[in-house]
Amino acid sequence: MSRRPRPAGREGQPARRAALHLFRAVLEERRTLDEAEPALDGLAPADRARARRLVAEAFRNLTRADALLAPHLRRTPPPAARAALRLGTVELAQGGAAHGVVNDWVAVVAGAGRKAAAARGMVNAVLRKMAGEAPARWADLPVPAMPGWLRAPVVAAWGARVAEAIEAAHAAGAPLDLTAKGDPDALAARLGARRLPTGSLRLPRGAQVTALPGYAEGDWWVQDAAAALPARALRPRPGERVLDLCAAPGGKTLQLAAAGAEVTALDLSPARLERVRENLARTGLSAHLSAEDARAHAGGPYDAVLVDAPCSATGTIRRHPELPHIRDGAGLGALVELQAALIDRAASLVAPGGRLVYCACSLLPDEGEAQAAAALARRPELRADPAALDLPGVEPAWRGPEGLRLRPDHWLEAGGMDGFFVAAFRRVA
Ligand SMILES: C[S@@+](CC[C@H](N)C(=O)[O-])C[C@H]1O[C@@H](n2cnc3c(N)ncnc32)[C@H](O)[C@@H]1O
Repeated sequence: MSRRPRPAGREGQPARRAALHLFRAVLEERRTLDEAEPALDGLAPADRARARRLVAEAFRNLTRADALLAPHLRRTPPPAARAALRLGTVELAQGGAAHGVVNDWVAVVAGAGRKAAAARGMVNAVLRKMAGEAPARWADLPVPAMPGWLRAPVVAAWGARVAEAIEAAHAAGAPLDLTAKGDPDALAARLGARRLPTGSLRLPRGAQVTALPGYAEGDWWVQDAAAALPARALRPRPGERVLDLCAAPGGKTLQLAAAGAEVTALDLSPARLERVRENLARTGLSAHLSAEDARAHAGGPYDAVLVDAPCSATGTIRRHPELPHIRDGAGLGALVELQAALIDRAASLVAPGGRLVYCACSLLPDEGEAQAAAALARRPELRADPAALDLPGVEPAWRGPEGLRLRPDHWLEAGGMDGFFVAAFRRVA
């Protein structure tokens, strides 16, 4: 059966309507884009991708949009109208065709409830002004700053210049990094990807993952270049018993299994562990999976244990630009306690002489450097193992006394990397 054609000039509307819904679900319910993504169920794949892109760009540039909008708003508009103004302004600033963008957002607002509909004249007038102003002024607006609760510890650790460079990296977004199951050079040639010095492959931002050669065959998986380093630091060998304590969605489990280790992968969340199962199936790799609280795991001893701890995820803002708008630093103390408990459990599960790697995708030293230093002070059986962090492509400047500090402003000209901290230990008794 053929579908009814959409009225001419309205092909962006389903994506924009869904984007409005998703944007509000994230901002008003403080859910991440991934958590709120079911709001896009039922959309055609292209509309879905477009809606998600619109929302991500709006969060990445929200302070810029608000700076442009503020002089034109006498009072705060109803939530749906305000969301449309912010989304529309970012679209216009980034080169969206004025006529279509303005008309579509006005139509979306008209259908978004009584209060929003009453504001459609204002939305029309303001977006028309934005169409003239936003593209010309965009580049001169300040790069969005990290929220104070995150900026302060970053400045304290590395200074204001580094904080600004990290903010520039957040604003630039992230390329697509892949980890090869087999030979990275052969895969780089096949995909036309750049091979990074650490062994990850890099493609430009926006590449469609499932359409790339080798996806269905499981020849690679998506994994940021920084996120690929902790499993390498664990140096898994064929046949070794290796425990991945916080495994889902499984990027590091795949690396450990691809190295030939006998992997046990735990995660507290059965739903997230399903993602590990799917990823193993797609790549033809295997691991023993268990949905349980790692703090109660009673297996082992293991030759090597990886703790990729739950954390603030502040290292992933390039990919998750909504985080600064939905988090306020509350709950950090509980996360730091959980991380310490996971390290303690891991230390008791690793065999004497075995290896332990702790990592967190965080920019906060409390979840990284301080956590590693406290582990050494607390656990006499652990010793730092700095040699484990001597990995190909890792630059000396990234090394600190407590471990490897990876930041979004590293390799900035090549597209940056996620923020991560990685520490390696050996159990001596
Ligand atoms: C940073 S993510 C792990 C990412 C994963 N290692 C990867 O590379 O794809 C942290 C994971 O820890 C899990 N988690 C949180 N608390 C846990 C606990 N007490 N025991 C086991 N897993 C836990 C979360 O469900 C989440 O999937």
